Amino acid sequence: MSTVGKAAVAWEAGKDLTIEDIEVLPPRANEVRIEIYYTGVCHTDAYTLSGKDPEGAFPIVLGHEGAGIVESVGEGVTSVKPGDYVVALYTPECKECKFCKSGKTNLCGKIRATQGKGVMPDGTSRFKCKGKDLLHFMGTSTFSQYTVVADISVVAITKDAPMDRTCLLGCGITTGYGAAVETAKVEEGSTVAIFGAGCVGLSVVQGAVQRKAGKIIVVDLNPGKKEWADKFGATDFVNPSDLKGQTIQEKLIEMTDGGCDYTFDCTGNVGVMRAALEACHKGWGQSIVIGVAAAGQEISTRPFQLVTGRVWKGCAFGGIKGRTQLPDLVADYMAGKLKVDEFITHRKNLDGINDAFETMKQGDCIRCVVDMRK
Ligand SMILES: NC(=O)c1ccc[n+]([C@@H]2O[C@H](COP(=O)([O-])OP(=O)(O)OC[C@H]3O[C@@H](n4cnc5c(N)ncnc54)[C@H](O)[C@@H]3O)[C@@H](O)[C@H]2O)c1
Ligand SMILES: N[C@@H](CCC(=O)N[C@@H](CSCO)C(=O)NCC(=O)O)C(=O)O
Ligand SMILES: [Zn+2]
Ligand SMILES: [Zn+2]
Repeated sequence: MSTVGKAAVAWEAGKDLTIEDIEVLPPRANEVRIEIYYTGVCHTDAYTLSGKDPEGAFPIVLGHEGAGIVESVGEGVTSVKPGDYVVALYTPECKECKFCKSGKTNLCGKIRATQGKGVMPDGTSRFKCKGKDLLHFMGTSTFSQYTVVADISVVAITKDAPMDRTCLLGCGITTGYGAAVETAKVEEGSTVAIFGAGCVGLSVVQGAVQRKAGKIIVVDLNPGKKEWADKFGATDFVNPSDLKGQTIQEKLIEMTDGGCDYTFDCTGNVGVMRAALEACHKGWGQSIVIGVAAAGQEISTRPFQLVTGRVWKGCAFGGIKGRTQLPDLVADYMAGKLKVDEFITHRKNLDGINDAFETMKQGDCIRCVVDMRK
């Protein structure tokens, strides 16, 4: 049976979302209908809403950082059942495709093509409003009280974990933490620089601290981020605007006796990506691109930077395999080993979701969590 719930609908690029009653069709084979309780708002939602995402199409139900309870499942679903507490996964894990079996990546190829087109794996939508089909987003669409996802795009977690916090493990925190511990595999004593101290960058800091990095340098243009960097365990903070006659890469090379072992772009700015690569140590330094740059933007550097051993790489969702690894991250959170609560600076109700987007643009917002049931 279809169900009706409220959703924040993006009808057009660059316009506010509007709260609508939408019809959410029942899950088909290998699909799961989730009642979303809480969702974070991520910069990638704003990026797609802005119209700059080449994959963005409208009307659409955005949102990809959500937690909720399974309401019903379609035929053939065995991995979750009604009543399970879950986190939606924009990076699915089928465990059987070439990508999943490679042991080299967390990217799964099974439903990527349809996910990018905003439809379910059978090519159709489960959302209807005012006689129109609405598109799905990143295989999750968490800005809806009810959403339908593929069964490979959801993971059950312990019912003891508070969903108003675990929702953030659906993107920002896992992305940064995973980039440090899973993708870069930062080693004890190593030197790390993180460009951009938002939710993602501070999560990289958290991962670097967990890996016992020796020097953890946060680079941010916002002086207010020094306090945040300190709170998460960074050892140094540099504001590029304070540098006189020196580039940020020169400053970092000076601070680290020749360059960093690992650098991370958590800004989405292609100029920063270049600086991050060039701040790496000759011979082995690795720079991890995490930030999402707008369509048409390209990165560049002298190829000599790579010839002399620096490595440029990137990751989505931190390189974390959601169905396999997220329950362990939740366990770490519950055991007090992973910070999550500390990232929440703002809360809104569903009818205030446009304020959440505005809040996110302000320098004092790390993450805003939206209560989908109010
Ligand atoms: N690859 C992935 O899987 C993935 C997942 C989540 C988010 N993202 C992307 O990661 C990026 C960061 O996300 P966030 O939520 O932490 O963003 P945020 O806006 O909260 O944080 C970005 C920080 O970068 C700083 N900054 C901006 N320009 C800078 C510059 N030139 N030099 C130094 N600092 C600068 C800002 O002051 C801010 O503190 C976004 O582009 C987002 O879309 C990627
Ligand atoms: N659709 C955009 C790309 C956006 C992008 O890079 N998304 C990241 C996650 S950002 C989460 O906040 C991602 O998962 N990328 C891998 C993938 O999409 O398969 C564009 O086309 O530019
Ligand atoms: Zn995100
Ligand atoms: Zn797969």
